[in-house]
Amino acid sequence: MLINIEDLRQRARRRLPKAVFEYVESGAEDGYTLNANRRGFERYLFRARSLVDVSARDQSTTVLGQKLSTPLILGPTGLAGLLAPWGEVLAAKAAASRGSLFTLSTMSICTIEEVAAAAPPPLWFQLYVWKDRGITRSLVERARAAGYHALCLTVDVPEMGNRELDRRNGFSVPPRLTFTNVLDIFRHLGWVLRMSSSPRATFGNFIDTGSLAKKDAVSVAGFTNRQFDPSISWKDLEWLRSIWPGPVVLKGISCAEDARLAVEHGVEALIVSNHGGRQLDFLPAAIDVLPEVVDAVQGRAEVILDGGIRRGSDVVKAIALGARACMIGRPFLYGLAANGQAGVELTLDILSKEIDRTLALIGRPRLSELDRSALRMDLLPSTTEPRAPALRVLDGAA
Ligand SMILES: Cc1cc2nc3c(=O)[nH]c(=O)nc-3n(C[C@H](O)[C@H](O)[C@H](O)COP(=O)(O)O)c2cc1C
Ligand SMILES: CC(C)CC(=O)C(=O)O
Repeated sequence: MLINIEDLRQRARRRLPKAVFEYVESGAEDGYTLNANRRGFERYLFRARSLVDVSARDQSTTVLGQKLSTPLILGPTGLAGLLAPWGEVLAAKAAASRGSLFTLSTMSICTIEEVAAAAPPPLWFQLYVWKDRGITRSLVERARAAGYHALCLTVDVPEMGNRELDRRNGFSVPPRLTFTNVLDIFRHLGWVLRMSSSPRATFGNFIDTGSLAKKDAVSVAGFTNRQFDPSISWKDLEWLRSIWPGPVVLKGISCAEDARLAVEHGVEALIVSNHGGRQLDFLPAAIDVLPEVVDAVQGRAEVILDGGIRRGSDVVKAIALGARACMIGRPFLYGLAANGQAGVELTLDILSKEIDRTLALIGRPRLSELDRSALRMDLLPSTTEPRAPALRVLDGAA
């Protein structure tokens, strides 16, 4: 039975080859931040009010002026098209069907144009800045021409995080059959058959740019470290503005100083995120950074929380702490691997039903009624201990 996000995770785990599942699941190094993202939500308990009329509930909101039926955004996830053929297209359609919003990663299997042609708006495009600024400019121009609403610049990957499981698995793009994975691949022939209808098994946006070797498989870290520009800094925002007329969102803000700089540079929204624990290990839980960022921003930009959402109650807590909406990564990837578009729709349905129920049970029927008084933070110790290294998370221990 698929009734919560963990059920979808287990289904995804069974359906995917080990290396693909572990690419999705793992975090950087010791998995402190990966675990903290989940454990962080445990620090915030509810203050529920009783005898409130909660018969009419409403979790709709707006993000950058666009109406969403639920405060959930599908975050950018590279290589989602390895989990299901046309994965990014399916996820974008699922988001539209549930009144959510899809963000296409620069590093997707499906291209900017394929997703825009198949899925109704609103869509955001996530940008990694290439050393070759000609390629970067062309990505931005393609997103603009295809009608994407916002540009989401990810700022926490000057260098790929140290994902040891990907290294041990020899995870490559396109995936390769090797001596060590051959048995596992044969155990997942269903995936092999499904993927045979995929448009390709590599980064769709780069097949014609010359940056992707035509026949060789590349490691994700090797390829991105060669191509991403580690010199990008605040002054590049001006350049981006000159080629992108729409709203700019910064993804990967993890302290008040950067939040203030983002506002001073006029960004319309920022995403408190540690990249789902995949980049710098020993960053705090995203939810623990949120109050500091919300206080620094003082309403001058919209603040979105990303990382560790697995329950609707997590979303309610984030909104009570000042987030406008939440981004999810792995939860919708589990749904995608479990059952394609319907699986992503189920992810959104599960979370939005949980949000709805939580709003009823705490006596705050509308998102606009949430503030910090809906939470208690005084009943638990103020630190989150790492409960287990990244591998234990994979074994379902956390
Ligand atoms: C498989 C995978 C691929 C990702 N690829 C990208 C990416 O291309 N660009 C990006 O900005 N973030 C990427 N992220 C990070 C997500 O956008 C998001 O920050 C993170 O997954 C949130 O944590 P959660 O998985 O606990 O929801 C990726 C995450 C995963 C799990
Ligand atoms: C393909 C990767 C560069 C996508 C990414 O950002 C990630 O795996 O976290």
